[in-house]
Amino acid sequence: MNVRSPKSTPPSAALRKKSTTSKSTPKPIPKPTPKPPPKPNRCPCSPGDSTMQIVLASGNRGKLAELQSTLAPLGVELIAQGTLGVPEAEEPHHTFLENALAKARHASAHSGLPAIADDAGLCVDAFGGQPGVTTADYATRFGYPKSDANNVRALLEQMQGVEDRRASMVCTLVALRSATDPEPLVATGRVTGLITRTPVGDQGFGFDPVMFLPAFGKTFAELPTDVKNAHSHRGQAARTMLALIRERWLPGLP
Ligand SMILES: O=c1[nH]c(=O)c2ncn([C@@H]3O[C@H](COP(=O)(O)OP(=O)(O)OP(=O)(O)O)[C@@H](O)[C@H]3O)c2[nH]1
Ligand SMILES: [Mg+2]
Repeated sequence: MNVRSPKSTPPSAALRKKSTTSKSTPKPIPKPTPKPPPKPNRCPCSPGDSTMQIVLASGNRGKLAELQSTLAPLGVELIAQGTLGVPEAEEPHHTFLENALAKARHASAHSGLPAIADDAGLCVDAFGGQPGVTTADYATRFGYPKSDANNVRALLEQMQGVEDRRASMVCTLVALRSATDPEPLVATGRVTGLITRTPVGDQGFGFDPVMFLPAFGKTFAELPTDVKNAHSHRGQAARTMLALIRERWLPGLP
């Protein structure tokens, strides 16, 4: 709520005011400020709120930008967990689904808000689907510090001499109304491509410069963000999640 302290009138102004009144000039009648029409209640989770707020349970700036863009038509306020001081969650599980659920619970418990989490990863066919849920730390397995650039470097080194370059990027999104929500919303997306032999392109993040999409003849890192979003694993999952949230959390709204 905005509580404004009344402006204190400086003594000189107070004097001027007095002298004006003493001239018996008729005081203008102040116009009543029209009240804004009440906003529709958009949040079944906190009935008093007019605009639903959802915490995005991720510290990855690339993911946040893509999710905020694809989920924008929901008309809800999507707040990055970092802005609310939510610390990074543990991701100890063997599946994307369990890790996404853990991240969403964690962010919801810390913020008191509904949460959407994203667990993603690269599944390389020649490696039996690895690195999978451990994708973010891939480089550290080979002695490099954790970073996107080192992940790419480690992957290209590990794939030297590997002819089968097929790999998928997968994304699982989980949304919860509260940390104890018994009915999480779940959406998944998957895109298959070929791992290049050198990085190409400077858009996106993660493995985008080595994820070649035969349908485009380009890597994800060569595609503008809106084109990546329209075809990516995360874009697919986010559009499904958007529909689920509209249907289950915001019924009756356009
Ligand atoms: O080429 C890519 N295109 C993508 O679209 C993409 N999305 C995620 N990733 C990478 O896969 C791992 C996920 O790990 P992850 O789900 O644990 O995320 P994260 O740790 O970065 O953030 P958080 O959401 O957990 O806070 C991280 O290395 C990400 O960089 C991508 N790589
Ligand atoms: Mg992570």
